[in-house]
Amino acid sequence: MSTTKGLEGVVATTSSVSSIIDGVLTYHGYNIDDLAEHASFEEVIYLLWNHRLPNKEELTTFKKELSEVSAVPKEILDQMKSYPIDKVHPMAALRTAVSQLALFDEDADEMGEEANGQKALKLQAQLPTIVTAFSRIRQGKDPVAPRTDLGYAANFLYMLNGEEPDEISVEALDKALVLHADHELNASTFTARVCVATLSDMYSGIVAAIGALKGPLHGGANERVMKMLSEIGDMEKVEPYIKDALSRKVKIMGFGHRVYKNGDPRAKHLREMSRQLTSITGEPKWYDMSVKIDEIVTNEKGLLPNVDFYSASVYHSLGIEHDLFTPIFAVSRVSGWIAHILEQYENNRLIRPRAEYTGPDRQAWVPLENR
Ligand SMILES: CC(=O)SCCNC(=O)CCNC(=O)[C@H](O)C(C)(C)COP(=O)(O)OP(=O)(O)OC[C@H]1O[C@@H](n2cnc3c(N)ncnc32)[C@H](O)[C@@H]1OP(=O)(O)O
Ligand SMILES: O=C([O-])CC(=O)C(=O)O
Repeated sequence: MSTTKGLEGVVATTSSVSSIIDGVLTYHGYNIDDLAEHASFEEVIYLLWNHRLPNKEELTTFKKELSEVSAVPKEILDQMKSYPIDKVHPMAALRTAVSQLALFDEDADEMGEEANGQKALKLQAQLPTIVTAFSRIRQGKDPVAPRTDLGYAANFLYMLNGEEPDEISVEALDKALVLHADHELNASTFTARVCVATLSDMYSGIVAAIGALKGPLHGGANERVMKMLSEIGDMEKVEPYIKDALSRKVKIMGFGHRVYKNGDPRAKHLREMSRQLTSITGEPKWYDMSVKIDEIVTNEKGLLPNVDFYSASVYHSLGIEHDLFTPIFAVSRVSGWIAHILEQYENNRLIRPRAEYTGPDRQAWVPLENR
């Protein structure tokens, strides 16, 4: 048996949801650059789930269907108030609350197309309600109920802040959601597929995926990028901080990628958004420092920024608390997880690879009293 550490380069499944070929990312054949420029997040969700773009009428219906199921059972919101609120990371809260959603869905284990379609809608619509409710509850505020007349991104910001967001913020968040929606067989998507390949339910797959996304080598990197930027504090300190970290072999969050070796095509969009938004907020230093870090890490290590790097200063500029960055990633990526889960169900086989055994051989049994 031969092994590949971290399954690098191993093709573990076929998929028509998204592709990374020669460094170009597409969602069902549509280039991410076109989608970032033209598509709304709801259009992208529809594309990922239905393998085609919606027409006007289909998009209107889809938005309505999403908004109709966006409220979260009151019991779950009440239980959130009993979480040890000042110690709990919002990703842990999200993981727990999504697991609880299954308890309040009598069709949680129903596997038919109709039932899975309903679960997909509920999960997509309710993750933002959970994330924003948790943020408000820990500030001692009441959760804000979703509005049916607002789009997905606008509703997120509305539920977060309790007031209608401005157009620039809505457009920026919408584009960030488009850019994060799917990414072939990344760690959290693979986790979701492994989970549901046992014919477990969609909620279980999403809970497993949230757990995988939370890690700092995956979605958790965006929060840590902002932590690094805050620690550095200003331009003069960038060079000594980064060079010292590199000399100690500390990983710089938001750089490097398992698949992209010539750059992540999503990063340039987020970089430009960071430039624009930090200038609007009057805090261009976050962009300037990010660019400087980018230059140093690229020159010193040949590593390029991934999707998590510039998204940090983008979300910061939108006034979002730093530990909500990864939950926002989940709010977007749940669309991709669901698309992959549905695809896995359609052509399922249990995912069960092998391990090359490296432990001791032929050990003689030693009775307890002799150990
Ligand atoms: C949405 C996403 O998940 S995007 C990724 C988000 N994660 C991050 O930004 C965390 C920082 N980056 C990393 O840890 C890695 O680049 C990963 C996890 C993304 C990819 O990991 P792998 O493909 O396993 O690369 P690996 O960790 O083996 O790195 C290869 C070499 O580059 C170095 N390296 C990789 N990333 C970085 C980094 N960000 N900073 C410094 N050095 C790095 C490694 O230390 C290693 O060096 P070595 O050969 O001297 O030991
Ligand atoms: O694909 C990966 O390994 C990580 C990534 O960029 C993503 O999930 O968006």
